[in-house]
Amino acid sequence: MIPDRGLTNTVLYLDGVSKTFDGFRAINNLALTLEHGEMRAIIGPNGAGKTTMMDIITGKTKPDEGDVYFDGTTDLTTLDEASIANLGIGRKFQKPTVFESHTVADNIRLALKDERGPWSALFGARNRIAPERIEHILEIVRLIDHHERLAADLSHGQKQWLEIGMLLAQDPKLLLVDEPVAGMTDAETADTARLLREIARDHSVVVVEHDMAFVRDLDCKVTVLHEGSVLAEGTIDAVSSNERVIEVYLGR
Ligand SMILES: Nc1ncnc2c1ncn2[C@@H]1O[C@H](COP(=O)(O)OP(=O)(O)OP(=O)(O)O)[C@@H](O)[C@H]1O
Repeated sequence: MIPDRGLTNTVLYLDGVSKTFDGFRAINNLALTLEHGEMRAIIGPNGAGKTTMMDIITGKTKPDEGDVYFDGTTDLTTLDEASIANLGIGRKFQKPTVFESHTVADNIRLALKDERGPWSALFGARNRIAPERIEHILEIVRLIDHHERLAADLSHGQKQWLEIGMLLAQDPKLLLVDEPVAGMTDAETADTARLLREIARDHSVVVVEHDMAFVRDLDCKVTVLHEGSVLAEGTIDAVSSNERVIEVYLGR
């Protein structure tokens, strides 16, 4: 069913979404709406359903029931993973997967969407991709001073940023970012919050994260998942003083 509410401004719309694995309800009547240009942090204890929710959005997992719409009217439940990625939904998994034996700049170059059609590769046009575009992305992800280094030589945090840059190269409308600061130093974590805030100026972003100081730094609306549903939603101050949220976190 096409949602009939005023959804023209939503980049993501989930309603009544459920998914059961072997009798266990990982996602339970989940509702979530993300506006164009919004950044949202998703938190919740282990097993709350965060990864499954991302899997449903990207088409890796099909929900048993419920509505999942992208950009107002595109029904994601009918599409496969590749089609969903082509719509402009980019996902970054927790573990960085960069091309270690290539330079930082080449990693971005390889990820850039070739907008000139299949013939350009044949005639070597890929090598002439605007260097400003690569530089711009490297500036956003704070790697401009490292562009000729091998990706293998970057720190763990820098590899995460490079992968975020590779996502940006695909020019996605919506970025899904899974636990980006796990294993980062405090300085890298603070820089990652700045970098994502910058990216959120012209992209919609969903960040799943456990690190509360980082989530506070993201300075965006927070959704707390618990047992596959939304337990609370609001500012980090509002959700962290919410009695039910405190119970769920302290009860574990
Ligand atoms: N393919 C699957 N088969 C069976 N159970 C699954 C599957 N995927 C997820 N689950 C179960 O669904 C529940 C939700 O898992 P999910 O990974 O979505 O939670 P999460 O909030 O991402 O947790 P974490 O913070 O630990 O990553 C868990 O109890 C998990 O064991």
